[in-house]
Amino acid sequence: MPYPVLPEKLLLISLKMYFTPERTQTYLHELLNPANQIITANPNLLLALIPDFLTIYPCSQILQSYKTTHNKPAPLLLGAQDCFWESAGAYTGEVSPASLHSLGCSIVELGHAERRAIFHESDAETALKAAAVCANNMLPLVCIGEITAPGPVASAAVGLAVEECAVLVRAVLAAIPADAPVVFAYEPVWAIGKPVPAGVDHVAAVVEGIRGVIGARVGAVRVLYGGSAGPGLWAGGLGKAVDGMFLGRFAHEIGGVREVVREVEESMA
Ligand SMILES: O=C(CO)COP(=O)(O)O
Repeated sequence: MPYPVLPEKLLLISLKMYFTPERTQTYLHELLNPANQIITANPNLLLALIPDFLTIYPCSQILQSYKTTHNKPAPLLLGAQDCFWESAGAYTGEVSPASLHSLGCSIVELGHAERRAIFHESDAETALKAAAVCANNMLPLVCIGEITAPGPVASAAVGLAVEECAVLVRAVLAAIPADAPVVFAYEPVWAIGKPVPAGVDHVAAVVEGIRGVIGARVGAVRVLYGGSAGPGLWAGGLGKAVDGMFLGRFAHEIGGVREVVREVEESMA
């Protein structure tokens, strides 16, 4: 089975553990409602919703019913916030990548800063999970980002950030097949859950460094930005530096998502 094809631009939304199952389902209906002008006809821009595990099944049902009604798949990928590196067995509490794929997930987030900080997930574990995600024909969405906020010397901060991100980038690229597509979400840990995102200049310089670490490879790569991303950021310069955004709290209101989609579409026109 072929890997999912990566569009030019990606807008991903993780609901973390913020919503009830009811709210997540209402939210997905709102994303899909044409009146909300979020689903675009632009084949080069793709959205993905990453709900909590419990809501993946009802979300997949909603997407299935969209497909039946419209006679075509919904232009929105379904993702998971994590998975285990084995597909089946005695792994109490873990979630199988094969099961996620069977429920219609095509993207799996791995190594998020919160999982690393709270659950002590390591680079080696994230790399194993990335390999399992590829083996199940899904896209690994690997979160990278430095822990400490930049100091006074911008160039030094960029160098340190790239060095910190490079460890996981290299581990993941060594673990997945050369032709497997992969998405890296650059999320500076110090910029997650804050009122404002990281500065565009810092993000642009670090992302350029990360692209240098990735180098040339057969499989497609996209580098996104996440960390308090929301309306105004893309049009404010970030759009020139990255292939998309990974949205958290500022996507909770549908109006915010619509605004971000509009900014990305305008930049592609
Ligand atoms: O961690 C994030 C996305 O995975 C970003 O979350 P916030 O946008 O809420 O800071």
